[in-house]
Formats: sequence, C-alpha cells, structure tokens
Amino acid sequence: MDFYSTNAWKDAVLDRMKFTNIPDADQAPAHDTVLFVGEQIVLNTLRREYAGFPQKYSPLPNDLVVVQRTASMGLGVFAKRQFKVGDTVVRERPFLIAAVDIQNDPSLVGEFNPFIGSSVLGEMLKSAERRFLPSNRTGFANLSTDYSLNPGPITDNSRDIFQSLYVLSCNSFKLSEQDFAACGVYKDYRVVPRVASRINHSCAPNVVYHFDEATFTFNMVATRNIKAGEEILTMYCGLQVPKAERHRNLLPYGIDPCRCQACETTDQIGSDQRRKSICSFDMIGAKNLPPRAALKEFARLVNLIEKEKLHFLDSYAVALHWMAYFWGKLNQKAISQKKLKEAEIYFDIKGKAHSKWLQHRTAIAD
Ligand SMILES: C[S@@+](CC[C@H](N)C(=O)[O-])C[C@H]1O[C@@H](n2cnc3c(N)ncnc32)[C@H](O)[C@@H]1O
Repeated sequence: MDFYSTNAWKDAVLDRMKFTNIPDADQAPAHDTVLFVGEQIVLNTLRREYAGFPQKYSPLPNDLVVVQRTASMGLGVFAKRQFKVGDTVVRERPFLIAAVDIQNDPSLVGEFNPFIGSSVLGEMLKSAERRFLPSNRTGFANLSTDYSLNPGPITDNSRDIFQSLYVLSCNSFKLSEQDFAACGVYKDYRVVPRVASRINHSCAPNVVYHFDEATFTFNMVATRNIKAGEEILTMYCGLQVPKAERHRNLLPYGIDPCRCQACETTDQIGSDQRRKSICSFDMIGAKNLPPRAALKEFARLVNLIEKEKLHFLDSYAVALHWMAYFWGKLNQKAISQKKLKEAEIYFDIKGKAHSKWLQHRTAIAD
C-alpha cells in the first residue's frame, strides 16, 4: 500500500509540525491562541525580540462594537459609539494563526499534490482545534454559520475538514512580513480573529488591521472618522484597481459579487478612472516641481483619494506630508502646520501597523 493512502503520512506530518498554545498573560477571560506551523522559529524570534512575550495588553471596553445582521452581507460589525481616525476599534487575541501554504511544502508531502496538500492542512487544522479552549472551539465553529456561501453549522457529528478549511479561507486575514516575524518560514500566514472575523469587506473601508507581535493581538484601527451605528469595514484585497479586477480578486473570499457601497455607485467609470490615477500618480515627478505646481499636484492626489475614501493608502500620508513641506517653502506656516498634523495622524496609523514604515517619515523630514 502506498504511503499516501494510509494514515502514516498524516502522522508523519503532525509529528513534525508541533502546535503551541500562546496563553494570555494572566488575563481574564483566558483567550489562548493556537499557533501552528513553524512555531519554534516564530516563538524563538518573538521571545528574543520582546521581553516577557506574550506581553500583557489592555483589552478595549467590550461595548465599542456589536455584531449584527447586515442588509446583504450576512453578519457584520457595527460601531456602538463614534471613533476618530487613529482610534483602535477592535483588539483581540485571535483563535489561531496558521501557515496556509503548508499545503505547497514539498518537504511535508513528498511532492506537491493539491489534494494531499489540502488534506495536510485540514488534518493540522483539526489537530489545532483540539487544543482550543472549549469556548474557542465553539466560537471558531460558529464562524462558518452565517453567511451566504457557508456549508452550514459545524456539529460534532458532521465535522469535516473542509468546513474548517472554509473558515480558514473566509474568516482569516493575511499577515504581512511587517506584521509577523514568521513570514520568512512560510509565506502565507493567516490569522483567524474572533469579533474581527465578522468584519465585512468594502472597497472604501474605514479600518485597517495590524497584528502586534509583542502582545500577540490582532488590531483594527480607524482610517476615517466613524459614526455610531456605522458598519466597520475593512479590505480583503488591493483596492487601487478597477471594479472588475477587484471582483475577480474577491472571489476566493466568498464574495460574488461585492455589495459594498463603492461597488454600487452610479459613477463606476469615474471611480475606476480615479483609482487608476491614484495608482499611477508620479510622486517623484510631483516633488521635483516648483512649490506651487507641486502643491497643486499633491492636492489633486489628496482629492482623488478622499473622493474614493482610500485614506488608508500610504500615498495619502505622504502627499499630505509633502503639502506641509511645500506650504512651508511658501512661508505659509499655519497651513503647513495644519497639513503636517493631518499627515501625522496617518503616519501614526501606519506606524502602529508597521514601525518600519516610519522610515518614510524620516526620509521626508530630512
Ligand atoms: C470574514 S466573513 C465576514 C462576516 C460574514 N458576513 C458573516 O456573516 O460571518 C466574509 C464573508 O462575508 C460576506 N461578505 C463580506 N464582505 C462582503 C461584500 N463586500 N459583499 C458581499 N459579501 C460580503 C461573504 O459571504 C464573505 O465570504
């Protein structure tokens, strides 16, 4: 009998890939996170980088947001009070972090085979779930219950690895290299948060996420002012492309089609053109112009971004910063200070997300 038609390969894989529970540092209620794949390297790095890892974090009051039914996107997360740009809206220990591209690792499955690959991932996922606290096991299973493409509630009798894989693909967020030290080991690390797993996608989002390694928390930060009652919306894919391309990119997330406000606009051609202009904006060319012409160019970019509600873009903070610089050159101190303040808010959001990003700020200040 060949190796792959027995359970031997599963045991071999599970034996090699140990799981770890990352406990809350004496915080109640206990919210431990299961980390799987590459855990030793991850943990060694994190312990070296952050004294007392995982560090304590200040949980947010639990009445800031509420999970409710939306008109057309299943459940969603809504603000219970107003948030200002830069406020943290959600902070939580996730259910789990997993390397999804484990399924492409030839050293684990002998050779690349998509079926065996996804079985490996599924088996690992199930083993990781067995390590959950009971409340987490229920919470994780419930994630797959409520939206349009879901395969139905997961019950103990009808458990199937594909249901868990479905949660992993539809309720997870990708961690970038800046977020997560382990990204050198595997490339596609995904985090499955708790409340934030219910946050829907919008092509004009009002929050961005980042993972804080020191506290091992998943965070959502407001990129625009949010009113009480407004839905909290993030992005699942890049947004500087036309609607048709965004819709293709959203299919793997179970979105078909995207029902966000930006996609239901009556001015789709205008919106596509604005996004194209934002994407192709010539930063270097603009900053080399004489001050008045440069200001005009950067103001054009800022307007385009604001119109499309893409305030989270790096280019927004950078454009505001250059505007501050050029107003300074024209001796307009008050306007320059105002622009600088606006830019700083966005640099802080970026800085919270990726400290390396702050190098941009220094480069401009120099
Ligand atoms: C991470 S879950 C978000 C929470 C989900 N609405 C729920 O009820 O649990 C992602 C799923 O929500 C739905 N969804 C999220 N954003 C959407 C959008 N912009 N348009 C249509 N469906 C969306 C899709 O079914 C998608 O697979």
